[in-house]
Amino acid sequence: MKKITIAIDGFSSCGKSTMAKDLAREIGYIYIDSGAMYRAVTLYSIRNGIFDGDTIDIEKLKKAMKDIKISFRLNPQTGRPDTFLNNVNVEKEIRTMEVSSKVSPISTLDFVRHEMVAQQQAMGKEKGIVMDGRDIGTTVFPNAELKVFVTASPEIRAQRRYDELKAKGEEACFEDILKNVKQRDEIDQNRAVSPLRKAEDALLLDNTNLTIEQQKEWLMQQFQSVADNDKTIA
Ligand SMILES: Nc1ncnc2c1ncn2[C@@H]1O[C@H](COP(=O)(O)OP(=O)(O)OP(=O)(O)O)[C@@H](O)[C@H]1O
Ligand SMILES: Nc1ccn([C@@H]2O[C@H](COP(=O)(O)O)[C@@H](O)[C@H]2O)c(=O)n1
Repeated sequence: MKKITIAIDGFSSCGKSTMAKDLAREIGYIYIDSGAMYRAVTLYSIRNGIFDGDTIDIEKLKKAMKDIKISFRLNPQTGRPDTFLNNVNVEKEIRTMEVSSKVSPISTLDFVRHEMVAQQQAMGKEKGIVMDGRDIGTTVFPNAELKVFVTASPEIRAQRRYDELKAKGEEACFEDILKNVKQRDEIDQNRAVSPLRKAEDALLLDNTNLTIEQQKEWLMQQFQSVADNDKTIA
C-alpha cells in the first residue's frame, strides 16, 4: 500500500499541530511541526548574539546556519516529537513568548527558509508524513495529496493559547498573546518569500466553533475520502 503526503497550513495557534499530530498517530505517519524548526533557529539566534534588540545580524546568522542542527525525537510521554537544537532538547524553550515575538522576522529571511524547506522536503521524501506550518501546501510539498488550510478568529486562538499556558501553571497575559498572534499573522502573510496563503487546492477549515474531537474527526474523514478514491493508499 502506498502512503501519501499531508500538508496542514494556517494561522498561528489555530490547532494545526493538535490535529496533525492526532491524525499522524492514528494512521501511523510521521508528524513534523515545521514551525518548531523556525523557532529553533530563533532560539539559537537569541542565545548567540544574533539579535540586537529586534535587529537581526543577517551576516552573522548566514554564517551560523551551518552550526544549527535541528532534529526531532519522539517523546513517549506526550506521544509527539520533541525538538532538538544541536542535540539538546529545546521543546520548552522554543515555546516562550520571547521566541514567539522574534520568530516571524527570522522566518522572513530567504536563506533561513531555503535551508528549512530543504530539510523538510528531505524528511518527506518517502511520503507517509503529516507536516504543519505556513507554506507546506504551497512551497514545501506543492504536490501533497491532501492539503488543509486552518483558520479561526484571532480572539479564539489567543484564548486557546492562554488556556493552555494557564493549565500548565505558566504566567500568561491574554492581551500580549492576542497581540503576538495578530503580529505574526501580519508578518507571515506579507513576507516576500513563501507568504502564508491557502493553496488553491487546499480544503478550508474554520474551526472557530469546533471542538478538538470534531476537527479530528473532520480531518480523518478527509483522509478517508482520499484513500477511498485510491484504494492503494493506506
Ligand atoms: N478546536 C479546538 N478547540 C479548542 N482548543 C483547541 C482546538 N484546537 C486546538 N486547540 C488548543 O489550542 C491551542 C493551540 O493549538 P495548536 O498548538 O495545535 O495550534 P497550532 O496551530 O499548531 O499553533 P502554532 O501556530 O503556534 O504552531 C492548544 O492548546 C490546543 O489544545
Ligand atoms: N512552515 C512554516 C512554519 C512556521 N513559520 C514561522 O514560524 C512561526 C512559528 O510557527 P508556529 O507554527 O510554531 O506558530 C510562524 O509564526 C511563522 O513565522 C513559517 O514561516 N513557515
